[in-house]
Amino acid sequence: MSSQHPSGGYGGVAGQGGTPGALTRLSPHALLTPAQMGAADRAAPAAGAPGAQLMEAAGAAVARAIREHWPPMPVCVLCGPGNNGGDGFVVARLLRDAGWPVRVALWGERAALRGDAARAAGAWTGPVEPAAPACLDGAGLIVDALLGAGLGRAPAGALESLIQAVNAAAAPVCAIDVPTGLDGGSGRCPGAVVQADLTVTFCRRKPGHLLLPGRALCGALVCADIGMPDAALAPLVPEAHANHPDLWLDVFPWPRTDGHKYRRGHALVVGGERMLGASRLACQAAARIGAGLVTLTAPSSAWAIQAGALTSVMVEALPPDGALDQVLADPRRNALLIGPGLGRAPQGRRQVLDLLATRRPCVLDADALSVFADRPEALIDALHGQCALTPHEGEFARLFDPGPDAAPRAGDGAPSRAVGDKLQRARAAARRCGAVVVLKGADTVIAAPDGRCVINDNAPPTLATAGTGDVLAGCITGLLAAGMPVFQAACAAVWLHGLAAGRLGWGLLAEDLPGELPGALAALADGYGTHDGTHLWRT
Ligand SMILES: NC(=O)C1=CN([C@@H]2O[C@H](COP(=O)(O)OP(=O)(O)OC[C@H]3O[C@@H](n4cnc5c(N)ncnc54)[C@H](O)[C@@H]3O)[C@@H](O)[C@H]2O)[C@H](O)CC1
Ligand SMILES: [K+]
Repeated sequence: MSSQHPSGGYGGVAGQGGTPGALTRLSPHALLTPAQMGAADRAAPAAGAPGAQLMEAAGAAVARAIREHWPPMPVCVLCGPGNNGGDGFVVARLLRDAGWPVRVALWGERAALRGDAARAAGAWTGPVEPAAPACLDGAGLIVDALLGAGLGRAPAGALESLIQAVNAAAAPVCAIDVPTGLDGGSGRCPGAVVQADLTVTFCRRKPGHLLLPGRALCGALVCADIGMPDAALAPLVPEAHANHPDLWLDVFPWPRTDGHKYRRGHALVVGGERMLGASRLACQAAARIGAGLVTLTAPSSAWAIQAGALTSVMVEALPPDGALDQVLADPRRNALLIGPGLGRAPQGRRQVLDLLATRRPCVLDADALSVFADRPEALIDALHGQCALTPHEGEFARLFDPGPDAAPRAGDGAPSRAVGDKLQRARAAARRCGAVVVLKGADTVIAAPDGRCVINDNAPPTLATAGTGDVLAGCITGLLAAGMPVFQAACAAVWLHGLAAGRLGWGLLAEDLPGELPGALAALADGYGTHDGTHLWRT
């Protein structure tokens, strides 16, 4: 796909539908689901990496991470009935060979172990006792090798008691692959779950390592290369290359930062008469991230305040009826934002629909979404493929999950409720409305109507501060104005927003964020690779 943007500020991305066709190897930043990992495991032997070799490499990676994180101390390795347990036996052997005092406790029957796990258990020459809470007595470190990618249901009975004992123990915990009880695909926990201090996973991170609560349960995360052959991963490339913003920055067609201001587009922000600072924050962010020009519309009652508070952002008063005809007349105003400070008056609903009718790239945030809470269809049916919605969970639920009593929707048979984990809900909503959905949170998910979906993992807790959503909406709008396609603009903006916030540290105020964006952009380009004015490559 290559599109010469009206602002002229944009190169093209190889491949169809925005998918980077040039990528044939799985990016180191891509995520894999447990099912995809399992497929790679099954393909590995034919690609020259037998399971026993992968298990030895996995165990060695865990033992190495443990020795890097902790000094030698008594270790209790809790092994489960599958290959996660097999990894545990390898870890036990390697730590003992390094002189650590190691105790191995097996949850399940040794005779029931199969394949690589049975081989690894056979190579452990020390005693193996039945796993029970008492095994943890005296342990300075606990290794959780009970369940990994094979979690099938909520842990119950003795396993549940064991997990509770692990969490009650004073010793730190190193989890192998995923903390036992955590669903590596969704980040959810059907029941009891181990709280780890360190998690060592293999080959690629899984969505459950980034989505909450999973991310909070993993502790520090190490992703180890265990020598999975590219040939075993190659079939996963197209599907997997939708799962992480890093990847998109690898091949992003970055908007031009040189040339005439009109080459970098003109962002138009439709402000309201409430929370005047919200639309100002959005305008400042759009300007600092890359838009050549930014205009804010304001009701006449707020015009003087807004005009007095802004400098490089132009402020235009709207007529009393809030009509947008005049401010939309100039087609060079090529990226539109409505929502910050809009208010819930019915006029806002008409303004949203007027913006959407232009079919120009458009970001809908905050009140622009809430003003349709009682009639989501009116908004969903008016959206188009150049739109990005930026709901938080509450706004999302009002639009896409009207609750258990909602009448089934007519039409495409999409579920009336967006159900499932965060990835599934965001994807379903994007498919339903035909627009990009940025489902915000500490684990923001960005989903495109064609199924591409990424999880952002760099948002610091300080972003949970008033006004940061306005800044994000402005960031997306600024990148749209500069010519970036809507899905890439949403991914890049979310990533930069988190990067900027991380650079500001604690005590973050939303008004500090726009000023940090150029620094974040520079860090992104300088810290991550080369930037040739139209593309940014990550090393
Ligand atoms: N390339 C890689 O990532 C490698 C991963 N390895 C490790 O293999 C495990 C996955 O192993 P698997 O045998 O498929 O599953 P588990 O060991 O996680 O589970 C074992 C077994 O337990 C049963 N089970 C599931 N849920 C429950 C429950 N709630 N209660 C009771 N029993 C349950 C079920 O039958 C499972 O099959 C992966 O995590 C890595 O650690 C390879 O060692 C190296 C390559
Ligand atoms: K585990």
